[in-house]
Amino acid sequence: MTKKRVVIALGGNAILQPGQKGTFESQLENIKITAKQLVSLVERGYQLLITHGNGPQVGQVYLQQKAAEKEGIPSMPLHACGAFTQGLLGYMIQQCLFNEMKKAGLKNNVATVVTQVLVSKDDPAFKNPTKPIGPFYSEDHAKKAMEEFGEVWKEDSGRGWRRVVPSPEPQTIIEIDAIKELLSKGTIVIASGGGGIPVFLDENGELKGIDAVIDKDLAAEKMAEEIDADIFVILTDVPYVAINYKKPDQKNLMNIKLEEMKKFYDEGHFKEGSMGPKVKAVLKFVENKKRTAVITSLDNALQAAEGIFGTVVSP
Ligand SMILES: Nc1ncnc2c1ncn2[C@@H]1O[C@H](COP(=O)(O)OP(=O)(O)O)[C@@H](O)[C@H]1O
Ligand SMILES: NC(=O)OP(=O)(O)O
Repeated sequence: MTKKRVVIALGGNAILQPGQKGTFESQLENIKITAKQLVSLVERGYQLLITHGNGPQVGQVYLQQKAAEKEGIPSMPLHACGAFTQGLLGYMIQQCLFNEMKKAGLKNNVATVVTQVLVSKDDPAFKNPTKPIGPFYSEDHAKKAMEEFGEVWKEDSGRGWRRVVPSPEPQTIIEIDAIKELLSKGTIVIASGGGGIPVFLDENGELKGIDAVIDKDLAAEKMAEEIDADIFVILTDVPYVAINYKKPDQKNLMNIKLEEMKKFYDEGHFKEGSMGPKVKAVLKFVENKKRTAVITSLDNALQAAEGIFGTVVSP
């Protein structure tokens, strides 16, 4: 029997939650809980392609670079910080999956692929930063950083102020053939973490890193189409997508058809840099593949993959 393929996108904010300090241990604790859920999916016979966000982590690594510069240690560019977070989070997810699979009596077969994602150097996103990264700060802190360093900061969904960076459209997953090959061998693959390391083709046709943070939900959608996923699941820190979010008439969306979700998207219910790209990714997958996609919280992975919990969008 062929296994059902599911692409799971784990939110960076769900791993490093607002209000948490972001220690290695606290992030590992959050991943452990998720790993249990992911292993229950493997036990049910699902084949997994996992990806993860890196918004909080890449911002944290970037700040660490800036701090190290004061000690005379050269700082790494933002795209290299993205690569750091792919390695770090891939390691943490792999380790937690290994431990949980062992407990469940399953053979360990997990690999992280360092993934580059092609973007256009001329993408308008480079002139209009929207992707929040790093910790949440007060408005005063944000205003100071904007004046002192010329950074762009925005308020993020009522949770505080964050620095925003360009988030160009993912065009091609460079390592997609390797990812497909691993999946065909039955490996659980972690790929395109943090949306992938942003790269562009220079005038000589060579790949080069470019400073940006790609939206992992949009990159995940690309992979879901490429590997012909049966279902696409985005796990974040809220159980449902809502319309009139944080207003007195907020309404959670449960089972919803593509056309109705499209209407809410066009009406502007979902914020840029947070829920907006998730809904955009889901709409694209459902439209192009005529299959279901789900957005829900990390603790509902199993029911989400079965299409019975969360905001379930169907053709
Ligand atoms: N319409 C909406 N419905 C639900 N959540 C929303 C909505 N608009 C914005 N959000 C915010 O989006 C957040 C999830 O996006 P984000 O923090 O980018 O997730 P992640 O890092 O998990 O990918 C939620 O915690 C919530 O605060
Ligand atoms: N790269 C990215 O989309 O990260 P988040 O999911 O943390 O926003």
